[in-house]
Amino acid sequence: MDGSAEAPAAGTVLNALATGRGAAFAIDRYVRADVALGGDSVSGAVAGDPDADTRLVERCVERVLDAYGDGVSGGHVETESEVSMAAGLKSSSAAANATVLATLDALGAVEEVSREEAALIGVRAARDAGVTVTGAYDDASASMVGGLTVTDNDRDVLLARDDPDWDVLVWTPDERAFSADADAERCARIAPLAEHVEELALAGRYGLAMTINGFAFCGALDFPTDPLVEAMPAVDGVSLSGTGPSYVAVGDRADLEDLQESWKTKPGTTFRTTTQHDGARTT
Ligand SMILES: Nc1ncnc2c1ncn2[C@@H]1O[C@H](COP(=O)(O)OP(=O)(O)OP(=O)(O)O)[C@@H](O)[C@H]1O
Ligand SMILES: O=C(O)C1=C[C@@H](O)[C@@H](O)[C@H](O)C1
Repeated sequence: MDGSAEAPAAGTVLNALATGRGAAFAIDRYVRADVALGGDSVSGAVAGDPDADTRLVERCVERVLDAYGDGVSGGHVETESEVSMAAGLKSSSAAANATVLATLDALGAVEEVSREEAALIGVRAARDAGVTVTGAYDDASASMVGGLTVTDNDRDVLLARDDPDWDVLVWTPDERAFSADADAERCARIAPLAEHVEELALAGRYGLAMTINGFAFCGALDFPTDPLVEAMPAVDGVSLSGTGPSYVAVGDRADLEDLQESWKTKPGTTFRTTTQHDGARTT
């Protein structure tokens, strides 16, 4: 009883830590999960990172087995990721989505479960594992269904979905920032700005929305605004992604190539990609 799936990482338009409402877009970089069912207990591993915390993906397997396992109670999950953990690129949501789908695939039950419900299993597992502040349904839904989603994470409701076709540039500095460690109280102070970003996003003005989000959350979470100021004249939108430390810019491909030359001189890594439209899939 084996199953496998992959789910895209994502970038941020609106961070939900201020108001509980967030927006994210899927990018063409993936976390893959391979699940082998059997035995009495659930275990997990992350390829290339023997010390990684595997509680989130183990909890995803357990939740799927509890709901759809029909007596199967054990298994092993291994993830492999094209994006770094704790980089702000939603690797936890992508890992959860890939694991939920891979477990359903191993049970032959993928068709029994809607994409929305599959994403919500991962959100509940993330809350169980304590790796999220709001549940991050914005990140989970963008990764599960692809495109750009706006959500209310307090109620786990999808408010809007769109399918923008963007070139994307990412800069990931060398440091790491786990979302669960972010200062949510400081984020709550900038709620009026987050409400404005939400209005812009719901009106389809994503570029301006994400740039205002970037300045607001760099202020609240104490990340530098220089990368935003540097990028602004050339791009449609630029923001801190999630709780950092990565920055994401969207816009014209040639302009992003120029910006990459400049972001490349900073410590860390850069890559160019595109928005992803189809979401998570079994493989
Ligand atoms: N590729 C992965 N495989 C397995 N578990 C993962 C993976 N990525 C993240 N996780 C789990 O999620 C936890 C939280 O991860 P993290 O804070 O890095 O989330 P993130 O989604 O990368 O960050 P952000 O929310 O800022 O985008 C990790 O401690 C780990 O338990
Ligand atoms: O843990 C969380 O609740 C979140 C983390 C970040 O990715 C945010 O971008 C997201 O909106 C919510």
